[in-house]
Amino acid sequence: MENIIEVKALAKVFANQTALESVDFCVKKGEIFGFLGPSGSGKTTTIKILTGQLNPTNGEATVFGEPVSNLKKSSFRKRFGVLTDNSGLYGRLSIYDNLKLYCDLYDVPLSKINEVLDGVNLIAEKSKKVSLLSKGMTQRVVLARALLHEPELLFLDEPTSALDPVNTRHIYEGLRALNAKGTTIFLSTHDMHEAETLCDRIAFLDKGKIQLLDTPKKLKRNYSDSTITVELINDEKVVLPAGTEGAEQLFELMKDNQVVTVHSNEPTLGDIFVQVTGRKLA
Ligand SMILES: Nc1ncnc2c1ncn2[C@@H]1O[C@H](COP(=O)(O)OP(=O)(O)OP(=O)(O)O)[C@@H](O)[C@H]1O
Repeated sequence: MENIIEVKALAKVFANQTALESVDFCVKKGEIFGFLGPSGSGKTTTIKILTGQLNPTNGEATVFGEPVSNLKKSSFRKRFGVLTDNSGLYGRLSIYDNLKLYCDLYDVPLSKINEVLDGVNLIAEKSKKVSLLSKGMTQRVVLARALLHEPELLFLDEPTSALDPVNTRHIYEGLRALNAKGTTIFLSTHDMHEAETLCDRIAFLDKGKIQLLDTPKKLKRNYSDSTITVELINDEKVVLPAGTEGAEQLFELMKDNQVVTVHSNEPTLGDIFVQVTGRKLA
């Protein structure tokens, strides 16, 4: 599958702070790629480099096969969208008028505005001034703006951090629909559940490097201890080992009608992160 982003030995050092030491990864066209890391691990810095807002200190990064330094050219501007915490909205204008400005800039028909507002559950609020919106609503407007021109590649920096569960679910549905239409999504988050729900592959960023990169399924399989937990009719829970010994014990329990449920003991992505990096995600 074609790579839409390629990053090799990427480094970023601020005056007295190494944000990225040596980062390597590729994002395949069409996937939702999760970029997981604790606060301060360099997720936003990576997005800024990949969108041409910040120059790397060392290493290479290409997007659409072009060095990231070329992304400032207007021919690339329409091909990607970015959602960061820096909203860039006009507080004195309404939601609708903010999006209208963006439509003019990106040659998007105005009819698209209602479609994206519907997708982020904001149709009823479209005449409200942006300065009067809550943080979560503002976040949804910024997402709507990023979706307006249906970019080939969308960068999302913690897109649901200020949202309640209902709106979060709404956003997930919107992102899945956009991805199904062909948009590749680069999603930075420290929410493991979000990563697991949405992402085809996940990279763990810590200490300036990618510590692990794989599909959620393979990560869990590789870090599973293969034990199972059996819940018994007397409410007791027993953990059985993998292999013949566990199978024999389970057989005996089942023969005596003692078993209520059987669960494989898969680690969560959070457990794996702690195992690999020695610290928690959030
Ligand atoms: N302009 C800057 N000048 C100096 N240091 C910076 C600058 N931008 C980021 N840093 C530092 O680089 C490191 C990585 O920051 P970054 O914002 O990329 O992390 P993050 O993973 O996005 O964190 P969070 O999840 O909290 O948003 C941090 O230690 C931060 O303090």
